[in-house]
Amino acid sequence: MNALIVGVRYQDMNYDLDNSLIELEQLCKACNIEVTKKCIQSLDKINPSLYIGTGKVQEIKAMLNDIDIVIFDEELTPLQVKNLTDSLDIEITDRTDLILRIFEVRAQSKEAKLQVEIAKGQYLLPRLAGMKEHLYSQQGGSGFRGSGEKQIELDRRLIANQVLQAKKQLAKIVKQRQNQRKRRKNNEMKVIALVGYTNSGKSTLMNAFCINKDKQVLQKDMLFATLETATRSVMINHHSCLLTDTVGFIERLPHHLIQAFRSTLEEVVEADLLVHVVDASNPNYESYIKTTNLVLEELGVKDTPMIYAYNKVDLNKYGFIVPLDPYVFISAKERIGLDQLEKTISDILFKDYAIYHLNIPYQDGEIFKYLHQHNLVLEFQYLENSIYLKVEMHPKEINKYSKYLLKN
Ligand SMILES: Nc1nc2c(ncn2[C@@H]2O[C@H](COP(=O)(O)OP(=O)(O)OP(=O)(O)O)[C@@H](O)[C@H]2O)c(=O)[nH]1
Ligand SMILES: [Mg+2]
Repeated sequence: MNALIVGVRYQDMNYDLDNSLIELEQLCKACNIEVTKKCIQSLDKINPSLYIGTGKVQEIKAMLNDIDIVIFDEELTPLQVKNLTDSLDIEITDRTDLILRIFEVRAQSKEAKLQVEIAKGQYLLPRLAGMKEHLYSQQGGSGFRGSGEKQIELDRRLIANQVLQAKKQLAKIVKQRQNQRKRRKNNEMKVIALVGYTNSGKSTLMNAFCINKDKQVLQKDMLFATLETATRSVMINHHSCLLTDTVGFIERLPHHLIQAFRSTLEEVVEADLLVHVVDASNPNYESYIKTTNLVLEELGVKDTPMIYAYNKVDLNKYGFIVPLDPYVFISAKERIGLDQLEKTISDILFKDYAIYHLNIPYQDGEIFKYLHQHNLVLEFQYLENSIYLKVEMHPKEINKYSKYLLKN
């Protein structure tokens, strides 16, 4: 499938067009669409009815031989889609739609599938009316049959109903996850979430920290390799913690998707610490950091401590980086700087922790067992009537064991 991509440079735009068009090409590639033509226009502001200027529409019309689809680099309004389709008589789509298509193909779990279904339905509903009948039936990918305005209206209702049902099912799954998380919280295990722009190396870092080779997550050079959050238990400076890998962010992530993926990203909202993975070989890293932080803000993440992990230093292209504090330079792939990262995580998560010495009589052995299982014990020694323990924990926690406490 051959595509012509269209971008507009206008005042007040908050992203870099050239970079964004490169990324759009990568998104196309992920959808098996080849970009064969490109069209850029400079405007004072976006044309509300056609996105581009009227003259440009004519210019594009003359470029359409051997083109199957015209893709705009920003989300078009339903009105723009309708008018452009009327004028160009070809399939018109946009950045958001591509991202949704990728998510649709990659979604594996029930939850991810429901989330994508909701986001796609919400995106599609207001746009259905503007679709031309013959183009509409050509786009059979969405599982619609037949054509005609009546059919479109029927499908509109069908999709609205599907969205509703999907939302209900999702709510159930979300509830289960919340319960799971509550259980974890009771376990007092610290949760670390990996966040960052798509393709920055989050999954690779997760795998580097995860000793159990059966539990490796997919790491791949493609946008949106990860759509599911995966949580693994890892040891951080002899503390057992949970590490969560998350879906990557992208500039102008479609709003519906953020909404739909909110439940998946709740893990991020509730994490004790965020490791923000940055591809330090990418000259656009600063804008990627901004994008990630904006999405985090939108999710309601405010006071969670964050470490910047500038990744891929093995490529030796990180000389231009001006790091934000606190930071670590790493290579997840070549395992460079991981000890330093672990130490930085530990210093933040366990900064109030202190060392205590306990003497636990044998009849209270289950307490020793509990502390041992939770990896709180640094050293122990069997004595005649008791077990001596050197433990590390939060001062609040030690109160529970005050009667066993030895003077330091
Ligand atoms: N050279 C180099 N490549 C790396 C490093 N870390 C990750 N990569 C590569 O970068 C690509 C993306 O890695 P992933 O770990 O899948 O990235 P991600 O952040 O999980 O991406 P999404 O799941 O799409 O958000 C893969 O091809 C990795 O092999 C690194 O330290 N050095
Ligand atoms: Mg990933």
